[in-house]
Amino acid sequence: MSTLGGFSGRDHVGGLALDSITYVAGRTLLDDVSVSFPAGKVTALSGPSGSGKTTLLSIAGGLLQATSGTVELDGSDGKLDMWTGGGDPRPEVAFILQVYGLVPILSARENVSIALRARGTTPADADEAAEAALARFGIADLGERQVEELSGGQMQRVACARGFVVGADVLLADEPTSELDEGNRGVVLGELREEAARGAIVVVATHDPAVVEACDLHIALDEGRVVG
Ligand SMILES: Nc1ncnc2c1ncn2[C@@H]1O[C@H](COP(=O)(O)OP(=O)(O)OP(=O)(O)O)[C@@H](O)[C@H]1O
Repeated sequence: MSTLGGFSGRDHVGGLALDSITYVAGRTLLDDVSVSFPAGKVTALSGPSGSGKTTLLSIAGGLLQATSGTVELDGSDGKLDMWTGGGDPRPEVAFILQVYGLVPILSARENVSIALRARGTTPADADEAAEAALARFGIADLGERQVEELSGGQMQRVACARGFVVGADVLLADEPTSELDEGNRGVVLGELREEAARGAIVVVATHDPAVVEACDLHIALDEGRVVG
């Protein structure tokens, strides 16, 4: 049984290693990128707009297949290739997407709950966990509201709750604080640190120097290459 969220079946994860990743879509968007994201740490992935952060996170989590290179999750029972062949992320991975990816006509609670229901949790347990996850981000009172009625910052916190509720081994967060005030940014950063403290691999793509400062490790991208 996993010591993490229970969706991996692994005793522990060591890290996520990307080796010689190149991604070509018309032009080269990532060029020979080798990085590793260790468990138990929050790693910031920074870089100007268009530098390749979202593309790299998508490849790291198995949403996109690299043109060449490998992505492996290191666990107690060996290495796991992150590309499953379908473009679906593995259940070990939770994403917080830059564009949120919420279902507008569902409630905030339902949007969080479906992340667990999709992994086999019963509806009642998933709803209970969803309410607790919304509370972590100070929006317990918005659980019944349809997402299309929420503000941008409130939607972003629902997206965070959906990413965090899974208790995944790997949490990949794309600009998770871009719409938030300082107080709520601090809440999200605290929760990211909590996820790392329980042994998860946590990666945060960000433009925000304050977010970079709050992370344990920092990788900088520019024009599809690692520059720092
Ligand atoms: N499917 C695609 N086909 C062609 N080009 C793409 C595709 N997806 C992204 N790009 C381009 O790849 C580059 C990197 O995009 P990406 O979204 O990874 O950058 P980013 O660093 O996350 O940017 P931002 O900070 O603005 O979100 C950009 O120039 C973008 O226009």
